[in-house]
Amino acid sequence: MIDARDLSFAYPRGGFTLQVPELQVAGGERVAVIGPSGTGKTTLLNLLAGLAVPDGGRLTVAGTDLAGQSDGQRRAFRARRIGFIFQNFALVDYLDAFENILYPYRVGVGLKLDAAARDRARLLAEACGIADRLKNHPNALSGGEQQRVAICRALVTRPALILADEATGNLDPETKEAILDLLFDRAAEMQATVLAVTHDHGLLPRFDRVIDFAALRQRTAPEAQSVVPEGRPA
Ligand SMILES: Nc1ncnc2c1ncn2[C@@H]1O[C@H](COP(=O)(O)OP(=O)(O)OP(=O)(O)O)[C@@H](O)[C@H]1O
Repeated sequence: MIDARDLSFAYPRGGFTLQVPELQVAGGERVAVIGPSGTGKTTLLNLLAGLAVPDGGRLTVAGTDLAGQSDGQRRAFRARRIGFIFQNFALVDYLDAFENILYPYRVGVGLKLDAAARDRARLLAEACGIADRLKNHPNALSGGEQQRVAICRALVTRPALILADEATGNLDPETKEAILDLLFDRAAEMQATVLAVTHDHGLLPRFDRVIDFAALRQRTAPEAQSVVPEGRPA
């Protein structure tokens, strides 16, 4: 599902460089990524989603060679194959919750907004406990409700890969467990892969595998290379 080799990326304005010698994730795996703040976990998710373009290396996600795609091809790939739960939710202020859930259909090349998609959106909202909030705009939703809208939006297109950036960070412990159950149940149904960045170590036993980001990446600065171990974790 994910095959990355010698991946490198640097922000055009800013000194941060991410290097990932190797990352492989099998179809259907549920993988957690842990690691200190500011080390590039979100940057990696952006690369995997085709939101950022690698400067070097190979990157294949869901059978698509992302390094060799145009902007338009990456947009289409993202709409069809990726469900992204953003750390800051990234909801659209002028749309209500229902329209936000269906947002991928507004922008996704080749995605058809039909009755089945609307039904899926409603059922997901029900399962997430926000069915009575669907007319509210983001500014009239709590942080936890906004997060659940973002989760519904990531699932509604039935993606092959779900990328979650602190997807349950704003939820109380009970809701967190319920939402994770839902995420995993839906992923299993769709045979989707889940890659989730989390600082919540209590959730780690729920995943098939945990990747320690410090071990995965490698800094270019020689002094950093000596303190950051190379290679993949077991
Ligand atoms: N658009 C940008 N331009 C320049 N630098 C950036 C940009 N976005 C992020 N960075 C820098 O890249 C580094 C990695 O950021 P990233 O958000 O990927 O880290 P993270 O591990 O996800 O952090 P957290 O756990 O706090 O979410 C940080 O030093 C950040 O300041």
